[in-house]
Amino acid sequence: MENNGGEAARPKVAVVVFLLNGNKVLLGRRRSSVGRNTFGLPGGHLEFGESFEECAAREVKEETGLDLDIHKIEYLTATNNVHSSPHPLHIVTILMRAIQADPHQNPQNLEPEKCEGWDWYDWDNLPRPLFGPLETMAQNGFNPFPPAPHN
Ligand SMILES: Nc1ncnc2c1ncn2[C@H]1C[C@H](O)[C@@H](COP(=O)(O)OP(=O)(O)OP(=O)(O)O)O1
Ligand SMILES: [Mg+2]
Repeated sequence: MENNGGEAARPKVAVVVFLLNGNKVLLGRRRSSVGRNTFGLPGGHLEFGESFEECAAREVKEETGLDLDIHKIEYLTATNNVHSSPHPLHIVTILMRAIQADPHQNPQNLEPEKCEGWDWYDWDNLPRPLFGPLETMAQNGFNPFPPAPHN
């Protein structure tokens, strides 16, 4: 595969966040070309020199206005996805978890060109269609919530 500049295309790195609030997770319907109209997580591309946690906090702040405690953002897993439409894209996605610090702080739709709006959804009653790679994870039984503590 080639980029327009004639150089070989390379994979990109994205960081997305399962932001949890009780038994709910924050999702928004995408307006971006990749996965348009599907429900996806807040997040975006890793910038040069950033840690996963820094990228997660920055993207959540830019897209929703919510402040995450950088020390409480955890790595969960990674996926490797090759999309052919709307254009060739190979993306390695790092999936992080954060717990909503102030349950009364509401997400704002700060990048309305990229998203229709943010809302909290029950993991057991997710909105559809989900962004493809997220649907695959859900169907495989992935659950972003921390295990219940043993007594
Ligand atoms: N569950 C998911 N929800 C949303 N995006 C996901 C998910 N899994 C993987 N991604 C990928 C698809 C996107 O190509 C990639 C980057 O996120 P996206 O929201 O499209 O970028 P962005 O426009 O916010 O980033 P930037 O502003 O850094 O370019 O993350
Ligand atoms: Mg984004």
